Amino acid sequence: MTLLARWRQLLGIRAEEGRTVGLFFLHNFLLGIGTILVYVSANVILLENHPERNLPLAYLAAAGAMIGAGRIYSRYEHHLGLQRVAVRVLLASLVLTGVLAALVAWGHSAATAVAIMAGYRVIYLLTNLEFWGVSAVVFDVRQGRRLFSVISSGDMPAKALGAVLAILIHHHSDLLWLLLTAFGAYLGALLVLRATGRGHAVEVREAARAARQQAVAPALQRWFGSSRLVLTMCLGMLSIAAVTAGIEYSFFVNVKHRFHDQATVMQYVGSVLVAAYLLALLFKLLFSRAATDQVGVRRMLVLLPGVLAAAMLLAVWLWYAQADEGTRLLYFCGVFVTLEVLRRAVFDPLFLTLFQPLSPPERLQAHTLAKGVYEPLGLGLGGLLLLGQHLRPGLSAWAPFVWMSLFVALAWYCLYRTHGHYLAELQHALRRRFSAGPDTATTLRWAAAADEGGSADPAFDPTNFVPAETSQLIAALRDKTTRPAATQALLQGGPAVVPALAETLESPEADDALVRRVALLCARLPLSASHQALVTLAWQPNLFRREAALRALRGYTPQPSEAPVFEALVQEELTLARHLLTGLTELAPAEPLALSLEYELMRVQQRLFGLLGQLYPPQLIADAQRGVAQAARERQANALEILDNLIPQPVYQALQALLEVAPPAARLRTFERLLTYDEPLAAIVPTVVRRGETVFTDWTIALALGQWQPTAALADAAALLARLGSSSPLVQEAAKALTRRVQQQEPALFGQLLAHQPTLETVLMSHSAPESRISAAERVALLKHTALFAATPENVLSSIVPIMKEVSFGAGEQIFAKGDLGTSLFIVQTGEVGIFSGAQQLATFGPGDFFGELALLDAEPRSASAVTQGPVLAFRLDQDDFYDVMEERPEVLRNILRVLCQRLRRQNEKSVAAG
Ligand SMILES: Nc1ncnc2c1ncn2[C@@H]1O[C@@H]2COP(=O)(O)O[C@H]2[C@H]1O
Repeated sequence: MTLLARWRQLLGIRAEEGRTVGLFFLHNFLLGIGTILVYVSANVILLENHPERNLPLAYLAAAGAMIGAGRIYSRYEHHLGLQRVAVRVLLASLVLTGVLAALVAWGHSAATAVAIMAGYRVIYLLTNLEFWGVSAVVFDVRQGRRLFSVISSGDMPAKALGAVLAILIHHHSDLLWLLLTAFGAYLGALLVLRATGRGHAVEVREAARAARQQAVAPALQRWFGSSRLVLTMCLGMLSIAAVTAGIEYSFFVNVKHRFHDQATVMQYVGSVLVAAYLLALLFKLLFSRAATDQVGVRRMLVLLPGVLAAAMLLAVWLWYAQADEGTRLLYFCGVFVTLEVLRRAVFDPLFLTLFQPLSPPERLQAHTLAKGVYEPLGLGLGGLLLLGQHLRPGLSAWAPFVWMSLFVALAWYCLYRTHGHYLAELQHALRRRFSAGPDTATTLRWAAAADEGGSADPAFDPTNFVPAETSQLIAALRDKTTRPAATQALLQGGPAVVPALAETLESPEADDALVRRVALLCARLPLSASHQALVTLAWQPNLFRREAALRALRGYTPQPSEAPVFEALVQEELTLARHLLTGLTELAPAEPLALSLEYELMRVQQRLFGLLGQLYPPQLIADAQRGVAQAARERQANALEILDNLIPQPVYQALQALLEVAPPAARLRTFERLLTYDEPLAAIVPTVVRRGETVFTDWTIALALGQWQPTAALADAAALLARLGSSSPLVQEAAKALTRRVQQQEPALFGQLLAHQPTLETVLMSHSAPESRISAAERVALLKHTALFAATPENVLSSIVPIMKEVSFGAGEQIFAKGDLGTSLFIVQTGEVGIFSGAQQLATFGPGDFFGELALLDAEPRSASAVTQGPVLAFRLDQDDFYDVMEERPEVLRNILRVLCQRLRRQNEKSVAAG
């Protein structure tokens, strides 16, 4: 690993982000140099001009000027677009610095000092808004959390440098030089901004969102917008700004009292600032990110008010103990440094992250509101109260601590509330505009099925329900003609049918499809017994059954008493994930088995979400699950952020490793940190073959069988026999091929296997007659090559194999005629089929093409005739089966639509060309 890569890893920067982060760091560094030099110049003049009175005045003037500048900024931000506003802000900073330089050259009166201080604050505000505005649209919430502390540390070395200059410079002629250097720094920042603009779209895109469920009261929306997050953050920042003014003032005034000589004052203040900025830099770079990850956003938010509250209590004690001047100065110095470090290293990056879930325009508005209105307002309030104190000289130096304590309490309350609002915003950002939620969808499907009931089969009259028929009713769920009536009858049975349903769920004989149906039925009977039956189902070692249980459990509220069951299952899933990842590291990335194991990992991930939905608020988990599946980076990031705030860190890290697009070895490292094993893990191929259909999909098992080298062990013979007897044609086929290979190439081994399992040979022979010309594996390959299923993984396609009906036609044979009734779709395996409307040939379809989809979709008569052009081998898919597939795999319907559009366009082009 190169030094640069190591450094990047330490700071949590990904390789592709390196350049952008570098540019932002440099930009902030230059801005930092500029602002600190202006700040030093302002302080030099202010501290020699009666700071006790002028500092509060400067705060008040600065607050007014900042609010004005903030308003102008937000107007332009709205009309000009971010990139142009950013450029203008830097140009304005250049002009303002020029004006300040003129003021310094002109004289050093108190008014000049106040004006310079206000000017500094305005420059600081504008550059801040510009910098964070640009970063807030370039980075998403997750990147923000990782990188904001790094990019924002750019101004820390700059500030430390400025503070060193403050120690060295006491002459006014030097101040002009400082301001000229600041001018140069702003110019540099402008150039860096242009470079950033070339690499990124620095613009704000409007994203449509539904109205908030919990918005700010209408009367307050004018002042804070509709988000409660913005409201509490703004008030929190106002309070902290007021306290900061109080502490900065107390610190400066105490220094001034202690050292009367101007040079010593500047040296002292300068040294404290250097220490504060260097500490903040170190803290930001090394601990900020780790602290947010470990401690969590909730606790980080109250850290600053918490520390300030402790400082207030210490002040009470010092006042009570009548501390001397030296101790007091030490105290103010300590509080000042701590506050600066915490504000810059913890609060500022966090503040930015918290606004990331807002839509981009709202985010910028909120930002301008917080920094350009409420923070200056806090400063102004602080200034006012300090001025009041100055006008009543009898008051103790500790007097400001009374109102500061009140502001600390307000900040605590607001920031404490902020975390809840932050989660609500994340959820709001993830919510679909017209989301009906998964449970409603399931319920609707079932309701539709139940509505169809009654007429399908007179044998099951739901009004005439007798409990003794329960087992028959359950059996009737298998057949699609009797299913609707049986469903309705079972639902009407209520508690009386639950024991029989539970028994079916536990029965090893019931097939997976029946278990799925019964599980969904249980979900529609909201009784504790049916809930219990589903929890027991989730606990079964068959993972397909667990998936069915978790899907059915989605509608139930998590029960604390069941948490240990689901927690144990989470651990089990993580163990399987680790095993799969270990297996993946042994395979080439594009190898079919590797791709298949990735699919198994995806199943683990989905089950984990299902389990988490039983442990934490189900709606939040469901939103997060939808969000992580989204292509949009911003939504994904919001979803991860929700999870990070909701679930325990180890589970979160494991889930993130599963979701990441990184080499298996990198993902495995996370799991190795989280889970430890006493024994080495078995190789993946034998594991897949041994655990078989209860854990893995048919496709994975068939691929593993293709690579497996059985040993003479009893377990291997049993596994082989079990796979030969599989109900899946694909697995059976692969097991047979393997057994034959062993029989022919390794007769000794075959003999040993036979000794363990004497029935092996009979099972092998019993399936020897080929039932169809095309093997299950070839069928999967055919499906994969059709436009319809190109995006569907083989693991899913293998479950379509059993519903594919092989059909063959002679040359010139009509498959169906225009106007026929029929609801099947055909996929050509070999040969060609012509589509005719009368004598006109509309199209010709060859291997991999499909036709007949129109009647399948709308159940109207065939729109054209299909006639073979030579011998044809094809597969027929019937409507009911195909609808099941479409329901589970949305991409199949999307692909049908895509192909239909292509056909329509081609037809239009032909019509235009013809006439
Ligand atoms: N213009 C066309 N271009 C391509 N295929 C067509 C066209 N018209 C009809 N078909 C196919 O022919 C099939 C006839 O039966 P369906 O109406 O079920 O579905 C139809 C389509 O699959």
